[in-house]
Amino acid sequence: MTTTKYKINELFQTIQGEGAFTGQPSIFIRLQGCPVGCSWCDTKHTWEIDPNLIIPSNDMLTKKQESEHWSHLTADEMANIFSQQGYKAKHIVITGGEPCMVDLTPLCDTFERLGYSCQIETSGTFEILTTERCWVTVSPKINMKGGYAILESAMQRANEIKHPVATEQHVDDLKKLLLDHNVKHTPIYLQPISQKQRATELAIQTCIDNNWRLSVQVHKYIGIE
Ligand SMILES: C[S@@+](CC[C@H](N)C(=O)[O-])C[C@H]1O[C@@H](n2cnc3c(N)ncnc32)[C@H](O)[C@@H]1O
Ligand SMILES: Nc1nc2[nH]cc(C(=O)O)c2c(=O)[nH]1
Ligand code: SF4
Ligand SMILES: [Mg+2]
Repeated sequence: MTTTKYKINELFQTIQGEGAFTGQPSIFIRLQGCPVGCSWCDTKHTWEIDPNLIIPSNDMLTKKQESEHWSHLTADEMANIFSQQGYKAKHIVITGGEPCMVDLTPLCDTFERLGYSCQIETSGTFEILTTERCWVTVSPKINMKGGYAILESAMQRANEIKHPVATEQHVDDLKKLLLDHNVKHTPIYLQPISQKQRATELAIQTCIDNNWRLSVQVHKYIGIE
């Protein structure tokens, strides 16, 4: 049992729509707070941590629309919510916001002891503190306005690298990053930004040219969370 409390924006069960685990029934834990500031971010409602927008843990269950409200929850409280809700998925995706602003070890450790597998979605701009078994998806944010650098330790810990792309510059940035950090064997996914047609065409061609993989945010095409 751990008493660590996490700032939670959303808890929901769905199908993982991105990267290596695409198609996997998953419970999402979305943390509040991110300072990185990607202009095309699809979860801007998680950026600010406004103490005036804190809500009771019970209200998490009835929160159906995206909002900036958040709740303070321990891993055990989350596990109780999942069983109350009758969630069946055995894979947990911890995302945000930027989840690695805090130590995720107690959270992942609790869920792994309960028989779940865990995955983190992170920008690689903060030290990744988690269990050894946890799957880490690093989605490096290069030259973002926040000026956050991608950590060498994050590049080495990544089980997969999932890079959002819309322009040739994004592809060039990724190639330089992989060279700078001597990344050779980690699976690389390109994810078209905001389902734009040109971004998708660029991602397809670049994947073919480099033997990388395509990640198309399946959930957005089939209209699930
Ligand atoms: C919202 S972020 C949260 C986790 C973490 N802050 C990160 O950036 O990895 C989750 C994933 O969505 C991707 N993403 C965010 N906005 C997107 C967009 N408009 N189009 C494609 N991917 C996007 C991110 O790159 C990341 O892989
Ligand atoms: N279905 C689904 N898959 C996802 N994979 C990564 C997501 C995220 O927002 O981090 C996400 C999400 O929001 N929904
Ligand atoms: S790092 Fe992630 S959550 Fe933060 S702004 Fe970028 S995409 Fe959004
Ligand atoms: Mg999302």
